[in-house]
Amino acid sequence: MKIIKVTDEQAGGKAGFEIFKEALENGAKTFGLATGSTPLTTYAEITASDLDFSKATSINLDEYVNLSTDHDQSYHYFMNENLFSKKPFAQSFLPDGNASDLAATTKAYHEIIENHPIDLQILGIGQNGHIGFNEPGTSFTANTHVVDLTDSTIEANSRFFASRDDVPAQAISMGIAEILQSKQILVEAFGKNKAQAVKNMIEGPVTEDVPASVLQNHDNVIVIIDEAAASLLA
Ligand SMILES: N[C@@H]1[C@@H](O)[C@H](O)[C@@H](COP(=O)(O)O)O[C@@H]1O
Repeated sequence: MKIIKVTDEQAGGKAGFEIFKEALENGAKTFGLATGSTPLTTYAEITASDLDFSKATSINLDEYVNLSTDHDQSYHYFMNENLFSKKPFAQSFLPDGNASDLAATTKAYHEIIENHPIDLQILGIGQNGHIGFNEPGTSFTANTHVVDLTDSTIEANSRFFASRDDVPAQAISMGIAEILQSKQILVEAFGKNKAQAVKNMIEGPVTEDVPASVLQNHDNVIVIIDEAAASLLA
């Protein structure tokens, strides 16, 4: 793993932007995208730039189950608001959390990923070490699947909803096997509440108890962290 330490989230956004720019210049066609607060500074740098994604494909990591795509906490809404409305891609895929047949939709999503190999995947990390919505205990061989969210993730994400009860209990997530197929992976983490997860990801044993630790097995991972998120590293 290549570790880039930055002073803060703003600097992290600029560093993340450079990775996207370089990938695009090197011919990347498919970008794996993430939601959450972490990639926002990178997306802001991208939208303010003249980078052109109009011939590129995007594939998002995850989406809640049973949340309308126009709900302001749906990941469809998030991506449109923070990136696609300002920086359109030729085509953008997100899991359909409102599909009547979730098994069929996860299978179809796997095929989309197979047909559009991801050149650069951006990831945030959950406080419990989850990536996408792959919670601790998820098999490293999993493809796109339906996830029961853990209490800690529901709690962490409840800050964005009117109440804890409004947070969906399930999500569809790209699987760890698919994430690992990306040619390059960029992980960003900012703030003290990510410090333990960052330490476990980089220095801990590779274990399904810490999904992000599997990234130690990938040969092209860049980690951008601020001082607070790096504070527990040896
Ligand atoms: N599914 C998302 C993840 O993709 C994200 O990385 C994580 C951290 O979110 P944040 O960046 O807001 O800290 O939370 C959510 O559960």
